[in-house]
Amino acid sequence: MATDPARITTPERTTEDADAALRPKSLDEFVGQQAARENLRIFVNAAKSRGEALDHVLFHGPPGLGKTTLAGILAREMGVGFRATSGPVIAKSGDLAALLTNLEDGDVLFIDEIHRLNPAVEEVLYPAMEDRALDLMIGEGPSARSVRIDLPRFTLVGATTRQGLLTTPLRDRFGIPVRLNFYTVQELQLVVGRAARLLGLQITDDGTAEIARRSRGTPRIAGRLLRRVRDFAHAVGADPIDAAAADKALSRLEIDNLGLDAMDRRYLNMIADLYGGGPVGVETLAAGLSEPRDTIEDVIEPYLIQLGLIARTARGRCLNGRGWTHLGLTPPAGAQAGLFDSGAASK
Ligand SMILES: Nc1ncnc2c1ncn2[C@@H]1O[C@H](COP(=O)(O)OP(=O)(O)OP(=O)(O)O)[C@@H](O)[C@H]1O
Ligand SMILES: [Mg+2]
Repeated sequence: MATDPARITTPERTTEDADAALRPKSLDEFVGQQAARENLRIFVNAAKSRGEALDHVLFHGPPGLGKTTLAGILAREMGVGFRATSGPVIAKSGDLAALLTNLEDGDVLFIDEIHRLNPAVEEVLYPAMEDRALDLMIGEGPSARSVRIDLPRFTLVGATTRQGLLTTPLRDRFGIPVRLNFYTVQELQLVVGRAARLLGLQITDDGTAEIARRSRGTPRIAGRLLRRVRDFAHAVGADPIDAAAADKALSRLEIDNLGLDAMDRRYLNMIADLYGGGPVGVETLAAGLSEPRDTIEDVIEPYLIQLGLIARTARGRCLNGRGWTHLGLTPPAGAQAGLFDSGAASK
């Protein structure tokens, strides 16, 4: 997905993200996602006590919430090897066959962006996941025959930003689907505090709170904002980093009090100014913003929906009352907007 690399609040990975350094290494160290974490612990313990490989796991949810991190943690908790690849990288079915036959007993094979596997490769995955076997064609033409090769026991861990893009046969072969949700501000405070410790930074509680509030519910963004705030604080000699220093830095980066950046506001303003609050189709918005539709749907919208600023409806996107207020505008009388506020109000 192509996203403006300059966008500091993009939840997608950028090259400067020191993800590896800040990655929690065990389920205990992993903050938040309590339900998912507790379930995974139960499944890991059960598999270990039976001496079996863990059932296949599918992580889905917006970028930067910890899918890759959890995949690594699962391998470590199971005490097995970890191999990582990604959907678009596996070009031919032979590539996948090579990966699978090289696994050791019990290994975790992690396939990121698994919704982008090519269909021929996906076919190889079905018997591999279900029967731990590989069906290979030997020879060509009338003399061709299929040979079945047994595979070591392994756990496939898949990650995707959109479960809806997975084919049904693939989705059905994951015994443990896990949805990751945006983090609460309290959870992100723990993430920021932990990252500050690892980076050797002094930061006050209200400093961590300020960064947590403006991190779009996403640990990756929290880590990135902390590093930017550190740079600003360093420049003005703010030590420890407090809320005022954090606020100053984040405001200079044009991140507002809800954690929205210039791109989010352009999106909201477009619906408000050009389409009277909607409904407006996602293709129209994508064209207007010069962003791919995927980026709008996977990266920009989920958090705006979570905040109750917009709603996705069958007829298009609508600005909710909260969306208008956040832009400092009054919803026009009779606007569609009000219709969709009931769900958001309970958040
Ligand atoms: N629960 C958590 N506690 C602390 N740090 C976390 C947590 N979850 C994620 N992080 C940090 O956030 C960053 C991004 O996490 P990760 O790479 O696992 O996200 P992802 O869901 O795989 O993203 P993508 O969809 O872009 O692949 C990492 O630096 C990781 O250390
Ligand atoms: Mg990842």
